[in-house]
Amino acid sequence: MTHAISRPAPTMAEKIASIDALCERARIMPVITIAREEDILPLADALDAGGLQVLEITLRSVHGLSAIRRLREERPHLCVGAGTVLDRRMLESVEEAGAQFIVSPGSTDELLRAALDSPIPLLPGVASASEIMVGYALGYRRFKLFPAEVCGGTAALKALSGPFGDIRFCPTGGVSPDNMQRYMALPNVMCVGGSWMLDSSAGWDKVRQASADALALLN
Ligand SMILES: O=C(O)C(=O)C[C@H](O)[C@H](O)COP(=O)(O)O
Repeated sequence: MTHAISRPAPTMAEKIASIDALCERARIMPVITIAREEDILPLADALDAGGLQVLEITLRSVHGLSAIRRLREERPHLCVGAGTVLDRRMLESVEEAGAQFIVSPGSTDELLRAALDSPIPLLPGVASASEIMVGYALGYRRFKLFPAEVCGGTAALKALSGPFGDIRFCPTGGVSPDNMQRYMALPNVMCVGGSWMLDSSAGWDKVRQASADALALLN
C-alpha cells in the first residue's frame, strides 16, 4: 500500500526566489497560444534553438493544457508555465498538467489566495498601484505588468519604483524589439514577456531567428 506524502506549499519567500531564478534564465518570456496541436513541439524547439527556454503557454486555446503536459514529458529541459490562468479551477488544472509556474493577466482575491496554497509560484497581473497593494498585502512581490504599454510602459514602472521599492515586474503587452531594451534597463524589471517572436508564417526558422535576434539585443 502506498501513502501519499503531502508536503506543505513552499513559502512565499521560496516562491519569489523561484520566480527570480526563472526570470533570470528567461530574460524574454514568449507568451504562446497554441492554435494547432501539431505546432507544440516544433514551436517549442524553434524557441529553444533561438535561446528561449522559459515558455508561458496560455489557456486561451483548447490545446493549452495538453501542450503543457506534452512539453513537460517530452522537453523536460524547458521551463514550462501556464498563462491566462483566471481562477482557482484553472489553477488546479495547470498544476495537474505539470506547469512549473503560473501567470495571470490580472488579479482576483480568489486567485491570489488559491495560489498561496499552490506548490508552484504565481506571477499575478497588475495594472495599477491599488492592484499591487492587494497582492502586496498577501505577500506577493513579483508581478506581471499588463498590458504594459497601455498602462504607462517604462514611465509607469519608474513611477511605481518609488512607493514599491521591493517589487519587480515582468512587463507584457506591447513589448517588442523596439522598446524591450528600455524595459530591461530598469532595475525593477526582471524580464519581459511577449508574442512578437512567434510569427511562423515563413517557417519555424523565422521563430528561431526572431528569438535569437531579440536575445542579442540584450547582450
Ligand atoms: O493571455 C494572457 O494571459 C495575457 O496576459 C496576454 C499576453 O500577455 C499578451 O497577449 C502578450 O502581449 P503581446 O506581446 O502584446 O501579444
